[in-house]
Amino acid sequence: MNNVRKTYVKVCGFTRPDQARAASLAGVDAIGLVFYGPSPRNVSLEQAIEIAEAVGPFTSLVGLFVNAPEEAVRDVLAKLPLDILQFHGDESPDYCESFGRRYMKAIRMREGLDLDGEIARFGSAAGILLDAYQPGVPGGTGERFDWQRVPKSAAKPIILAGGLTPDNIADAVKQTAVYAVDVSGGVEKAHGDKCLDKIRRFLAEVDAT
Ligand SMILES: O=C(O)c1ccccc1NCC(=O)[C@H](O)[C@H](O)COP(=O)(O)O
Repeated sequence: MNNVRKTYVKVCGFTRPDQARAASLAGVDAIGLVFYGPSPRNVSLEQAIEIAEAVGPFTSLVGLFVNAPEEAVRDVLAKLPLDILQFHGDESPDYCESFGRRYMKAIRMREGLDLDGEIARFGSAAGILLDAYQPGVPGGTGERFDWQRVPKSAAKPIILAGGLTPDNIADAVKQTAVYAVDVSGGVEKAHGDKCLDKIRRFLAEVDAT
């Protein structure tokens, strides 16, 4: 990648402060907190506050929401210093902008998607996260999509997600040259229980590309 020092790494779905702290110290750039009740990685506000307190000041905190009522997002923002919001459902640009915070919009790569059109629609986003499409499941599926579909150049920083692991991340970074990568299931022992060894391997593979 030209003129780019590194590929940023976000690890999503922490539920334990000790694991988030260890990941932050290992070099993870962004820690994702899932505020989505049906997810096995869902955190309460109290859990999220403990995780935020455990993480160093130079690691970004990302709050993930799926079609949440505006009030629910505002309640979290009132108590938690989130650096960026991640909207992983069918939220509109107006909704995403309404919080006055930087946000990433997740786009699920279903067949026939007008990706350029979607990226243009979310012109106010700080980044666009591309994830696998699985009907009925908004994200965190552990599935990957065809990386050839990742645009070679885009108006927004692209974050690649979906089924990334320590074994495939080097190929993913080389093939797509994205701004950042986002992983959850590929660095876990079980849902919400992160594996520091896998996180370290994942980071080492990214750094070696
Ligand atoms: O993690 C969840 O349970 C989840 C639930 C609903 C929407 C999104 C969710 N997670 C998103 C992510 O963790 C990542 O952005 C991405 O989807 C990567 O997940 P994975 O394929 O497990 O690496």
